[in-house]
Amino acid sequence: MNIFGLIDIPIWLLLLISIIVLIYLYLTWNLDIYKDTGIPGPPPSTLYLLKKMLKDGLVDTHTELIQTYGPVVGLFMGRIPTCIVGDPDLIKEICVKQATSKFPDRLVNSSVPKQLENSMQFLEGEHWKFVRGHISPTFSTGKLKETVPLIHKCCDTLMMAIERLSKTDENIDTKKLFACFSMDIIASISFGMEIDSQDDPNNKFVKHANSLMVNKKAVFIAMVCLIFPFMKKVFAYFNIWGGGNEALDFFERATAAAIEERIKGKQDRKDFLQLMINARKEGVIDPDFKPANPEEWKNRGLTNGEIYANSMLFFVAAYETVSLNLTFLAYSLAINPEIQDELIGEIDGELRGEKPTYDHVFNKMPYLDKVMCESLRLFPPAQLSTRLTREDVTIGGYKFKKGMDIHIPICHLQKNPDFFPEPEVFNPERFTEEEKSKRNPYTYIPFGIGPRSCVGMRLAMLEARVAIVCLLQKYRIGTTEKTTIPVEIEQIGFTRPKGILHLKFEKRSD
Ligand code: HEM
Repeated sequence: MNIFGLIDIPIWLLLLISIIVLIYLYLTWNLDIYKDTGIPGPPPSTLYLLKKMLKDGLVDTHTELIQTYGPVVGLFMGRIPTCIVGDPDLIKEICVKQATSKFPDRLVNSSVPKQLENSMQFLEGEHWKFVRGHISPTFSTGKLKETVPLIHKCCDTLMMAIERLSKTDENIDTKKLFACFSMDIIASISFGMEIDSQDDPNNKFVKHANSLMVNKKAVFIAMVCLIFPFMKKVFAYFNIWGGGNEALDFFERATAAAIEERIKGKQDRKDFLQLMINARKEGVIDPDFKPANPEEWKNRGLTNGEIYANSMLFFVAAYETVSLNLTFLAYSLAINPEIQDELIGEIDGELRGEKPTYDHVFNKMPYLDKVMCESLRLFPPAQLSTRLTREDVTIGGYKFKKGMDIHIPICHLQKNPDFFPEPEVFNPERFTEEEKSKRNPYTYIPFGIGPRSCVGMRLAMLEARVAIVCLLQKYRIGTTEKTTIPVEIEQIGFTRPKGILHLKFEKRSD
């Protein structure tokens, strides 16, 4: 192409230059969003935070930024304006006081497969409220008590696995051990399937489930979507997302078949699938039903699609979190034998060999409660929680603009020496009533906080408590020459041990 008769530029070059200019404009046009907001931060850049988090890890990045700029820091995750908020009083405002009006949802920043769109994690507004309202009662104390026999069954499988593994090698891959336990529980209480993933790793459920876990493909897709948010729709259109579609089909078919069996009354189990089926009323079962008037939401029950999506979500939300909680708890007890002895003393004194019940683990073992709280403080499985700003709002002198993503740095808060002196020390005595009353409660939020906090919190605590009590009734946990002390943690994603965490489980003779 000839421009003003001066230079001759080939069309392809002109197109290339135009594309580069357009991408540059797309990536930079909102970089001045923090102007006049009172929110400090490093010079605005699309890639700064992503690069820093990949290099230094999430928690160190949060800590460094908060130390440098103060409790509220404004940056960009790709093209998304992202504020890190590390002040407990502001967290209370965002997640609790102004949650419903200004920060009701999370930003979905990656492609979501169609089958999971109806899960609580991704739903927004009235639809989220409706689904959460139907599902929350399935986690009531009464309903949870009914799941205890199912948890005990999985604990029996866990004990058999420990017995078998300890015979050949004292070094047990603790993360794998508890991952299998967690998988068995979810299969049982969420999908109504009894499996033994310790002994049968080729089981279809186990194989498909593993292909859904966060992997490099998921991280890559999330990065692309953060830098080019419109790609979310492109990926969704072509059904490209972080996990395997074959696995989704498998779980969809399995849940649909189980629902049909239950409705025909062929099976009656005290599991979450049954509770969700029971929680739906007769009436409209149209998967696309989205009335304009919120009142109309009340006139229907959960659809099969909603039950399916949330069973899957329970799986994704519960599998790794619970297994990591147990892994780090076992590690903490192994390197603190005097704490383990005190816990064993409480367990033996209270249970005298009986199986633990819901009441035992929540109401009758104060030391167990303190140990569990401390393990979730030092090793919170989720390092971060997020909220999307729905409308402009000024809080504590900071102006949060519509569309800003708020990052609540759970791990940074719980390891902040201002709130928890000597944060790296495992000390259950931080959770006496007296110590708790001295602290701002918004400094300890392993399950998030407010209306969008973890719906499965009580179930997670029940599973982990029953499992550790059953385990310590039979075994003492110890370190071996292969145990890395202190444990190394992976930098990004969940709080996971780097590599294999070896521990030994010795049969108690006392
Ligand atoms: C130790 C185990 C667990 C930990 C540490 C954990 C932590 C969390 C955190 C930090 C959030 C975000 C909360 C927020 O944004 O304020 C969350 C959300 C959620 N969790 Fe958990 N979780 C655990 C186990 C479970 C289990 C067992 C289930 C269900 C079976 C579950 C289901 C969910 C769901 C559905 C959400 C989304 C809630 C919503 O958006 O309404 N979690 N969890």
